[in-house]
Amino acid sequence: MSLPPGPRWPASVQTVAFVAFRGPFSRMLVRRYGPAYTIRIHPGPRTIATVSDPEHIKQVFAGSAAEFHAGEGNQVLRPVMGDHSVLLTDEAEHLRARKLLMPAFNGASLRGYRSLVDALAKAEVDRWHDGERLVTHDRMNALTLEVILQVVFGVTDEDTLLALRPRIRRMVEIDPVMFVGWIFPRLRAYGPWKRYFDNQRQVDALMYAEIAARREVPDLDARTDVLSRLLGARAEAGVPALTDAELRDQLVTLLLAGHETTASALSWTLYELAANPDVQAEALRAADDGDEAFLEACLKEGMRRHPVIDSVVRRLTTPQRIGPWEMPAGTVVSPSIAGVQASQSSFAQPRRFRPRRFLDDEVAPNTWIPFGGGVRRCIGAGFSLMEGTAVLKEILTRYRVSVDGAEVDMLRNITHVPKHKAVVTLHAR
Ligand code: HEM
Repeated sequence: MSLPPGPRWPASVQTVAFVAFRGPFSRMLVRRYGPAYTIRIHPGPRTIATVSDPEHIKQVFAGSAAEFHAGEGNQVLRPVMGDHSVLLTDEAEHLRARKLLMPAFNGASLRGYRSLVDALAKAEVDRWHDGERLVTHDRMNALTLEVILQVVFGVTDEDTLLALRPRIRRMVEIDPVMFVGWIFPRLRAYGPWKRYFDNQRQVDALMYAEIAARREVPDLDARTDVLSRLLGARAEAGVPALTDAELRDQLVTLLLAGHETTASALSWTLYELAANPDVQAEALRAADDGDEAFLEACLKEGMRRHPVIDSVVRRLTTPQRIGPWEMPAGTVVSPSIAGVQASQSSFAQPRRFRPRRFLDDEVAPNTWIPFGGGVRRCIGAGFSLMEGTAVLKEILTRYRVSVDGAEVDMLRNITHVPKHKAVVTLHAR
């Protein structure tokens, strides 16, 4: 058995470095050991082998769902997303959840959501004005939360939305201190951890009330939101319908997975357009001409330059040969999104913001992987690209943007966000 090289420090020291100083720790590991390295972190301790070579990433994504467990690797999300979450389950349970969820995110469904996204984007941009310093990340967070709430729940009474909005926002506000409470359950009886999990219980109560109310509506089959679709999904091809507890876990998963991620991708993209006036000029023309392929390429390049999620994980249930290594069962192998997307061998001039690379067929397989890959690839990938393109189009047909200060990447809970909220100045067109 063999693994990529890594530090020999005690697992407790590596855990602190990983939780509290993830960015600098990862950069130090790449400098010292190269693009593939191994660390050991608690609980467990688990052995995590990071890989960044497209060939090694391909091997991981092509691996069988029974031998490469993503759900087991994502366990840190369990206290919030729940035991049944599609992100946390494996094999038969995962397959069933995924089968039931997928129709809500296929091409036809996405086209159905577009007018809702357009209307919400317009309502948001209607509130902006010429010369405004736009705190992009705050505005994108508000917009993407509204979009995902309405896509997931559909038309529901305003009181439910009013109660859910601040509580869902609270759920995704997780700093490193809060994260420790996810890992060590005993802390949840105290202080900020208790308040966090009290808030979560309130979200759960609202969800169960909404599920119960929706079961009773007479026009369930005519509704196109995710909750109604899931309730309406009859046991087909031996796939039993979801219970209330399963529904709660999938809904929370979608709300959390689909909100901050898209907001961060959009914020970075708008910031990069502001910082690259030549590319912005092309994007403004594309918005005017309805050239959505270029706007989508901008979003893809934004996600490449600034990956929202820096890596994905698979826990090996059997020994696996990956690249030159014979990894033992139990190893968590982690394709590095940040690593491969910043690599010179994958992308010419990787630090440049150049959306055209996505239109000129320059992007090789397994090098652009912001949504992960294989049987666990993000369910909402198409949705977030559709949403992001619609939002960019609404903004750029009405405003040009210029930068308002420097911006850097920061890890906030599980997602990477622009540290200074990607502030830009708006100029009416
Ligand atoms: C820019 C936006 C987004 C990014 C960067 C992103 C990224 C990711 C990544 C990296 C994974 C893990 C994939 C893997 O393990 O190979 C994932 C999984 C997932 N995402 Fe997203 N995501 C985004 C938006 C969304 C949206 C809008 C939704 C739903 C509305 C969503 C729902 C999910 C779900 C349910 C999974 C679990 C899939 C499974 O395990 O089978 N995501 N996402």
